[in-house]
Amino acid sequence: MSERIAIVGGGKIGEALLAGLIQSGKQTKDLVVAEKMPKRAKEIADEYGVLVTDVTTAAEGAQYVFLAIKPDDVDSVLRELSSADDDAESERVTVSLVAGLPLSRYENGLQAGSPVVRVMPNTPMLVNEAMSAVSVGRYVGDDQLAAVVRLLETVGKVAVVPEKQMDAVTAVSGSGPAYVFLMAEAMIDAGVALGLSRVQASELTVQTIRGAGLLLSESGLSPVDLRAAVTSPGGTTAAAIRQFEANGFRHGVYEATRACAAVSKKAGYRPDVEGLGGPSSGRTDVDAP
Ligand SMILES: NC(=O)C1=CN([C@@H]2O[C@H](COP(=O)(O)OP(=O)(O)OC[C@H]3O[C@@H](n4cnc5c(N)ncnc54)[C@H](O)[C@@H]3O)[C@@H](O)[C@H]2O)C=CC1
Ligand SMILES: O=C(O)[C@@H]1CCC=N1
Repeated sequence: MSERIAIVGGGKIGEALLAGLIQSGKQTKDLVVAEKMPKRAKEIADEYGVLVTDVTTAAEGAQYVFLAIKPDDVDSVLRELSSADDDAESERVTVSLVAGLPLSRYENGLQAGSPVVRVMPNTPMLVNEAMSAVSVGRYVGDDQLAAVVRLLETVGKVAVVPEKQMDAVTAVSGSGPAYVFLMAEAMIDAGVALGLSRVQASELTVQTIRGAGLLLSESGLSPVDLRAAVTSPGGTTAAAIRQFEANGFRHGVYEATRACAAVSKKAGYRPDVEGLGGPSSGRTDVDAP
């Protein structure tokens, strides 16, 4: 029997999941999206040919309800899911992709005994290369966990972790793609400063990051060994690495991941967390997602 999957929230991560599931062979008739912004709902329906509707209708008859909404929208969606209550709720698995909110928040908000799985995915899901970490709620059966892992494996890799590691996971793999894209931006700008055209610098950078990622993933060698293999004694790379270290690259990565984990620990995105670059800090170079 085919499984019906509902995705609540057709934003960036909801779309990444939808696109990944379709690419991996899920039929559009078994997928439904709830999206409250009419313009966005139309875009998703037009692009993917799936039904886009409200939360209650989407959840009806779904075996899995993925929540791809912001933390602030979770309580109202849980209320909708509970008030749309049918006997199916205790069978239906709620899979949260939301940063920062604990499993207990969903377990308390849904009908008693509802199975909940907490996931921290990342946007490479869009190309079936996600890294998803999964923590399991109290009422999830082995078969239900296996089914959620199987679904997520169609769009990338999956690791099951204790919930207490979720903030660290968010800081490494959840937000991690943004760090790599920032590195790409910086390399492209540096190439332009050295006289390359932006198109050339982009092509060189993108293929370098892609090749380095594949080498890291497939060679079985550590980052230390792979870096050493590029670094000839007294050569060009050694000069570059010395400058990275002198300019606090490693420390910057550590502090950035710590800040990320701190926001996750404070239960989700808060634009005004002191000193973390939200709009209230006056910085304009940090995008609120
Ligand atoms: N963007 C990313 O790289 C990642 C995001 N996440 C988590 O995924 C969640 C969603 O993030 P994004 O996709 O980036 O946000 P987003 O803002 O792009 O998408 C959220 C969507 O949910 C819709 N929505 C809100 N309330 C709704 C409701 N009641 N019914 C139907 N639709 C509703 C909004 O209209 C919006 O389109 C967040 O909790 C975030 O922590 C997790 C891992 C990675
Ligand atoms: O920035 C955020 O809050 C979300 C969670 C992980 C990646 N993006």
